[in-house]
Amino acid sequence: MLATNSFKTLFELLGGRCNLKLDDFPLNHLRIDSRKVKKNDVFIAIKGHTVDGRAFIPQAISMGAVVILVEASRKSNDLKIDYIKRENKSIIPQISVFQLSQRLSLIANEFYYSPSTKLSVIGVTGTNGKTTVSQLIAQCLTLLNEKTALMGTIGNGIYNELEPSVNTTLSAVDVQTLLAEFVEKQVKAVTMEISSHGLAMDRVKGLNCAATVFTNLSRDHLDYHKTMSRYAKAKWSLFSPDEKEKQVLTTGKSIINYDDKYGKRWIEKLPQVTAVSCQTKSLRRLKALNIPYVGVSMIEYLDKGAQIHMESSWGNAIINSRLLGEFNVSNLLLAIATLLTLNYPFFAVVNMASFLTPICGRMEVLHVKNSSTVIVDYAHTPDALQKALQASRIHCKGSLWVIFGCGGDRDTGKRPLMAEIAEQFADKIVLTNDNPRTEDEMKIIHDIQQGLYHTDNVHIITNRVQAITQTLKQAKPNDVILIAGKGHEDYQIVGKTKYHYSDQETVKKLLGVENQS
Ligand SMILES: CC(=O)N[C@H]1[C@@H](OP(=O)(O)OP(=O)(O)OC[C@H]2O[C@@H](n3ccc(=O)[nH]c3=O)[C@H](O)[C@@H]2O)O[C@H](CO)[C@@H](O)[C@@H]1O[C@H](C)C(=O)N[C@@H](C)C(=O)N[C@H](CCC(=O)O)C(=O)O
Ligand SMILES: Nc1ncnc2c1ncn2[C@@H]1O[C@H](COP(=O)(O)OP(=O)(O)OP(=O)(O)O)[C@@H](O)[C@H]1O
Ligand SMILES: N[C@H](CCC[C@H](N)C(=O)O)C(=O)O
Ligand SMILES: [Mg+2]
Repeated sequence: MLATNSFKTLFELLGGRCNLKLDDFPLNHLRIDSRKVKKNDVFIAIKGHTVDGRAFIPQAISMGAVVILVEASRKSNDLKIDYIKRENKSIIPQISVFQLSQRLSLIANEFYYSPSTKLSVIGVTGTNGKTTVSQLIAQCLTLLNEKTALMGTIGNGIYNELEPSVNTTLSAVDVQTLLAEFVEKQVKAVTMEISSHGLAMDRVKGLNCAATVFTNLSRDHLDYHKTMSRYAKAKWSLFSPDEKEKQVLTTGKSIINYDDKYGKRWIEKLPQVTAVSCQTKSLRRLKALNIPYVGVSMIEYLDKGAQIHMESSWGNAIINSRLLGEFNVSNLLLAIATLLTLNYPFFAVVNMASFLTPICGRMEVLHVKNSSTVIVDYAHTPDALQKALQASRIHCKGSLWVIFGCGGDRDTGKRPLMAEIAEQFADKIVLTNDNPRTEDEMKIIHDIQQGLYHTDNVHIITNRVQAITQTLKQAKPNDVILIAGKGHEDYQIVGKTKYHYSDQETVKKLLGVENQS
């Protein structure tokens, strides 16, 4: 596939028309990170939030880059070519491209021959539940024997063969490179988490989606978006049919959570939409909406999941879900609704739904006889913490403990709000470190404490292993301990260093179990 790419085709897709002075030559991959450059690659040097990528041009050339793209300072410099002469007399063309960062996703899409048009891409956005919904869809499709890949927080790659990822949504270039790799590997469907950062930073502009899914919107990331309305606008840009607002090439059919206040509004504005609700009281409204819907007539919460009486435009079914909590009923229904909207057969989908297993680090229960029950969960927003605590309460006959902290260098405003939630929904609170990053750990704890009215049932143990160890020692067999915030993460970031650390491993060691989940 890539053998057909060359300097001339790249120049043309950038909009170049003139006769080039250079003979044509083959190109391999587009790269935005000099450390990943290989022979015959194109290095794209962009100015980032921390460093200027242009500083790495010499490194990229020494690693094998044969073309460089840089941001043009003004429109008149678009497609200006400078020639970098190397000691061995070879010449490397450096092309200036106007609005390079914004156009990068579209450029990469064309360079890789529009890979998303050859796949069924399902884009999932929302504050909480993206990983869960995209993993559930991928799990179900894999059970239905469709080769499926994933891109998201837990990793990227074919389902069950994920490579860890730094970001939830990859860079504009890496998204398209990976999609092209999936096409080569004959993948049929890709479920992809699309973060608000990904949307706001133009990482997905060149994407054709078969379906787009919205889970919910609540407070997070205001360090970046500043206001909820700007945050909502970023999310809406995945669905908007308006050419001026929209952030992807094709939105496809949208599957929207009707239980969310933003979702409810957006449903009215969308031409091709399926509405989803896990509130029994919404069922009549859903039917009256006159659009495809997936709802429920009854839910029974059980020790190991929930029995869901689902009603939908496609038919009714009873699903025995293995996932804990009301929010996971919502996630599961969104996954089912997406597959039904994409015309997968009703009986196959609802039958498989009962076999779907919990996602790593999301409401993951660890329990041994005569010890308290531990739940490891990734709740790191006020809404998620509330939902995870409410779900944990159902399984708690004694006291409900919560151990949590907040990530450093991230939205500070959510810290006291998470404390308020913890105080309202848990009996005992242990404040500890999440990923402090470059912030002072005690400053983060202090910010969290601002949301507490009482301090009697609150312990502060900054070392996370110690916090878990002490809590497990004190808790009684009927108690439940929710350890929130890190879920699947197998690291802790302190300063700029990433240390190996895992809540799951810590708990298993303390409980004396190796591979129980
Ligand atoms: C603030 C932010 O979002 N930064 C993202 C951005 O980095 P940047 O462009 O600013 O990079 P930079 O470090 O200044 O470097 C500039 C350029 O030099 C290049 N470089 C750098 C070093 C080198 O040796 N060689 C080299 O070529 C870099 O590849 C880059 O192209 O683009 C990078 C590539 O896409 C991202 O990895 C990086 O995410 C950082 C790590 C991050 O923490 N982002 C968070 C805020 C984020 O994006 N989170 C969201 C959502 C989370 C959620 O799910 O809730 C996500 O999608 O992950
Ligand atoms: N539908 C939901 N509504 C509210 N909270 C949820 C929902 N789904 C999951 N959660 C909570 O949010 C946590 C993170 O879930 P998940 O990883 O699926 O979300 P995400 O959107 O991918 O998060 P991130 O933005 O960090 O990647 C879960 O561990 C749970 O506590
Ligand atoms: N995707 C989320 C992950 C947060 C997880 C938490 N452990 C933290 O480090 O804050 C974010 O970037 O905000
Ligand atoms: Mg995620």
